[in-house]
Amino acid sequence: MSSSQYLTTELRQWITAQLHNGITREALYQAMLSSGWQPDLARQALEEHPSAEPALSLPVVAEPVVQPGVVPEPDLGDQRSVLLPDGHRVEVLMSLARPRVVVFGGLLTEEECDAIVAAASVRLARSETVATQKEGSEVNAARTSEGMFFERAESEVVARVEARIAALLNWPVRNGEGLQVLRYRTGAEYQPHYDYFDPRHASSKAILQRGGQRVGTLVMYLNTPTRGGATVFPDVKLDVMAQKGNAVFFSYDRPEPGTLTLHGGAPVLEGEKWVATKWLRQGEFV
Ligand SMILES: O=C(O)CCC(=O)C(=O)O
Ligand SMILES: [Fe+2]
Repeated sequence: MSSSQYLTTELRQWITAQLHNGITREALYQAMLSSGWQPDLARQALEEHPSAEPALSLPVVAEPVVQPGVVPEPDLGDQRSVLLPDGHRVEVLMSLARPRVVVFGGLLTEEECDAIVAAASVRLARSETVATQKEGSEVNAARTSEGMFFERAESEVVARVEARIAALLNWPVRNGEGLQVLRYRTGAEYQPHYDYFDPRHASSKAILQRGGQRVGTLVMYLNTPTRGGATVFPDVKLDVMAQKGNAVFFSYDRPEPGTLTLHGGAPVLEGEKWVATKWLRQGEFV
């Protein structure tokens, strides 16, 4: 760019669009410098754009800051039975210390459940599990559901639910994997397993590079199966019944059975079961 730089309307619109798309001011400033902007002018241009509007009209919830060794956790300290993470009413139905398990009522509305099922149903494929002998994933008889993953913030409803989960569990949206949706037909199940990645497995190394360990899981029930399909915790003989809109949360501060977070989806005995799972990583999931 020449030394006689000035701010045109087009340039102003470009800056507005970048900020609107979530580019940070610092990143934008660096990009402007590397494409030849004079530092003073770049700074002046950014100062003229004081507020970056979010791309989606979501409630503005501050992103939590994560400390090492800390796991996702709802604010239950003052014994409230109703939480309002993003203005939506979430009931606290049960809280267990070891393993750390919290059951929520009404985390999702009926409409949110139905919208997620409708969007997922056209994209289902047989579920796989992390391969134990090779890299990647494989079909496994212990997991007879069908599933799919949404991208983070893929749609308005997905983004709204992710913002609610982040505020509820005090964990940044960016540390969450994309929502996974599973459908279990009658007879299908997910045998007991841990959600953390076994550091001894060959495939874990690459997985752990994308945001570190999983430290928490939220399983949201998108329908109510007629019979069966509870989320079970065999170590403590706890069964959480699948009820549309409700959710079970559990956390694990280390990738070890001592966390007592062995859990599974019991066989569906009658009807179908649909869940959406949000896994939370230690760091930013990329
Ligand atoms: O279906 C369930 O109840 C459990 C699902 C689960 O364990 C998972 O998605 O990791
Ligand atoms: Fe699981």
